[in-house]
Amino acid sequence: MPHLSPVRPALSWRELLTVAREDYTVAVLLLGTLIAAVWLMPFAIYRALQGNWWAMSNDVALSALFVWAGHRAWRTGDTRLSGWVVACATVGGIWAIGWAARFAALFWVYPGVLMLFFLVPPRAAFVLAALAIGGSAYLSHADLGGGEGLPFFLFTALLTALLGYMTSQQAQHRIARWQSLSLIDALTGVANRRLMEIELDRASSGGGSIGLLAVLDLDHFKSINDRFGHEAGDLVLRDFAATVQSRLRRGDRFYRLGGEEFVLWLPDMGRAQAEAVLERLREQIREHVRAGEGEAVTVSMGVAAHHAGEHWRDCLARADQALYRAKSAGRNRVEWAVDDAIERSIPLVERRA
Ligand SMILES: Nc1nc2c(ncn2[C@@H]2O[C@H](COP(=O)(O)OP(=O)(O)OP(=O)(O)O)[C@@H](O)[C@H]2O)c(=O)[nH]1
Repeated sequence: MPHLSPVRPALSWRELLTVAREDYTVAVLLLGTLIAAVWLMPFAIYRALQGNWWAMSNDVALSALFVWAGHRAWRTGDTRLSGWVVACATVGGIWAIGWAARFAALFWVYPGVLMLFFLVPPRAAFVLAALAIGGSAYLSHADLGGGEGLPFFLFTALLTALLGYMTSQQAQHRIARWQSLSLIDALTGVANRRLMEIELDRASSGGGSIGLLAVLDLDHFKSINDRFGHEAGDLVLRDFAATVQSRLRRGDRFYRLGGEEFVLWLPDMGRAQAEAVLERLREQIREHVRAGEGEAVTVSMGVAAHHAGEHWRDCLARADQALYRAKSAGRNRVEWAVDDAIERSIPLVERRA
């Protein structure tokens, strides 16, 4: 199930509806808010007028949780916590229905069980559904219409849960497949330009510095293709990508922009450390990546530190200019963006503070 990033500004109503069309967790959280507004809250008032304070408190508590979760998802874009809160509240609501032992209210079990599969991962949803159904059946078995009612209720509710499980499992599978087809480079297995744009847009939306961006470009790659063939060139690209990826820290990101051009994003590395890391990486590529009959492959890099408030594309353009200088200066080297070179001795973390 896709979850929105926890770091992005609140959406307008129009944007929220567009996201809800693409992300079913958002859609169900909005639906939960709507149910709270048009059904649960009016019922809470009705219960209060009847003097049924327990049912009123239950409806008010459920409404408050649904509205809080919907509002939080809208404000922060994080649907994970909201999804879990609404799923647990739904299980509690289904138990409360069983406890209140009102036969007609048991019809709520079916949409409640289905909702769980839109809110949390399929297996967790199935466990929650089984707990909800078991609990409400146990609490209300005396009101389920004698010997037939209980097995009928259990069977139909569990069948609903099974259908929910099958549907969400397949949806997840398709989403994962679609994401890997559209966001991962098929040749090298690293993230592609589109994923880079999504991640850098998201990271820079807060306005602060996102760290360092390095553009990596293999040297004389055309000549590798020309002399050893396109397939040998492909193999070099794969080896190069694997070599870089195996040396990244957690949190570092590596993307293929296209051709033999890649981008490395180092979000939290001090400048001095980055210099040492990139130099070592350049050296390791020369030592480990081979073309044709053992010819060493080299890489040139241009690096720029992202400044708070700067668009990441401008930072990438500065890194690209630095790469151009690295190529002009003979290749197989790391060059820093001109304005960064002045500040190179100051650790990035210090400048951010
Ligand atoms: N094998 C292979 N080659 C590719 C792929 N994508 C782009 N290329 C080739 O990469 C080559 C890039 O050549 P240039 O842009 O001239 O760069 P270069 O030869 O590395 O020269 P410098 O960057 O200046 O060192 C072109 O010949 C493209 O056809 C790919 O997926 N596989």
